[in-house]
Amino acid sequence: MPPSSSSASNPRTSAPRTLASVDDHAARVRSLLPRPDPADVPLAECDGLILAADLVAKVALPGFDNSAMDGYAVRRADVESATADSPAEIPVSDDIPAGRIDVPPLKPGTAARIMTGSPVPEGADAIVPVEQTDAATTGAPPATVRIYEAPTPAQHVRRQGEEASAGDVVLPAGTPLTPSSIGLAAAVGHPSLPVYRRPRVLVLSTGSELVAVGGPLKPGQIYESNSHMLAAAIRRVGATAHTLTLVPDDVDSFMSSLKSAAADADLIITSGGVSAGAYEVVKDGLSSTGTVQFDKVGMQPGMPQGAGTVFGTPIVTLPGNPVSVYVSFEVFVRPALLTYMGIDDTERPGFVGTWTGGDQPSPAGKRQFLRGTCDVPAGEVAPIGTPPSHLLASLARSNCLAIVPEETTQLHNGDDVEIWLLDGAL
Ligand SMILES: Nc1nc2c(c(=O)[nH]1)N[C@H]1C(S)=C(S)[C@@H](COP(=O)(O)OP(=O)(O)OC[C@H]3O[C@@H](n4cnc5c(N)ncnc54)[C@H](O)[C@@H]3O)O[C@H]1N2
Ligand code: MOO
Repeated sequence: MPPSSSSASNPRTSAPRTLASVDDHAARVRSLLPRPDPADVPLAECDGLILAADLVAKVALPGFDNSAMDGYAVRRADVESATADSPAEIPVSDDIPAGRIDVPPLKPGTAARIMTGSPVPEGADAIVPVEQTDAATTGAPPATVRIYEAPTPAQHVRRQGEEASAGDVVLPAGTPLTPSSIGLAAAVGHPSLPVYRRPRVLVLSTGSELVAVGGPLKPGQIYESNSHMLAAAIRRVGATAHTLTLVPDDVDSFMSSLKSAAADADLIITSGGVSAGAYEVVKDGLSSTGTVQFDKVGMQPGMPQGAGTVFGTPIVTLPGNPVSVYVSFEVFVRPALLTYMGIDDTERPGFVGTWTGGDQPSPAGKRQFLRGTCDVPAGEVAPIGTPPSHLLASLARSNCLAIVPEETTQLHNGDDVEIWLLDGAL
């Protein structure tokens, strides 16, 4: 049921005074995961990570003058009169494949056959592409070559240091590493890079009603889905995810699962078992440690939350309802993981859009995260489904979250509303 619009006088939708603020809980979660010192990581594992120090070229780019074309290296003065009607014919004195390391200077009055990427011999000042000669493109080099067009100065010569000299900064600290920047790092001599490494996140789903997807379902059982959703969300951020699912609603087995897995995780996320029922395994198990704080947070969905440490490892306990899990991850966990990984701007791309979903109530004192579809060019947003937090199909069809502030109790068509664009929205 959506909350009533007359929230101020309705005890079911009035916020208890004990609600923690979304921002305070977000700050608590963030403080659990301080950014670690950078680590040196092999290039193969760097994609998506943040460069932690300026990338300084160990070698120039290009490293030496080299040819941009398969053809003939010449001294321009030897062939300056060449035309199609009156070609210049000169002896071929050398053959320079790529990788040759003993290239002698070009003898005056001769040409050297040269391949793309081969060192330009000293004395040569232009490359004539093979298409502007009478030579075949394959086989042994000819004794002489006819050149049909006079080259321009430095034609098809890629100059040493054209892009960078050794010692130059080629990428600043803070650059997100991409395939092309990883290629650049290799080209300038770095087999590994200083980065903020990926946090290892353990996802622990609890609930005796949960069955591994694909297995037979008995009455009262459902397929476990939160660990799949969370692991995908964690990997999208760039962290690594390990899942431990189907932990039964049994405090001892929950705590022993935590104990054996905690040392290998930088963060543990649990789903379920934190509200007000009789079998709240996460809350029951962790309350006695005294190191995890449980709160009702002023938000919908995602009200029951916990954060702290267990067996020395940070832990964030998310509510079990699928939409609550997702929204909680977005609001609390994603920014903390991104911060850990060296990213300062952790906000989702977004903007203030125009609400087109008609009258929409929102609970007083709670920040509401509505699932919606956003027409980005028009800047308009409409809801998908209704607010309750079990509506996973609506969530899966949405491309944005619309955020209704704590003090707003009604949205109307035309109202401004903050939008976070989710993956795939653009
Ligand atoms: N008396 C009260 N009842 C509830 C309150 C409250 O304040 N007082 N809060 C409600 C809110 S809000 C939420 S959110 C939920 C959170 O409950 P839990 O975190 O204890 O989660 P569970 O009870 O274990 O599960 C809730 C719901 O989600 C399903 N679930 C759980 N885990 C998974 C999973 N891994 N995959 C798929 N689905 C899962 C579970 O079957 C339940 O339907 O509490 C309200 N109640
Ligand atoms: O806060 Mo719960 O997450 O609304 O369903």
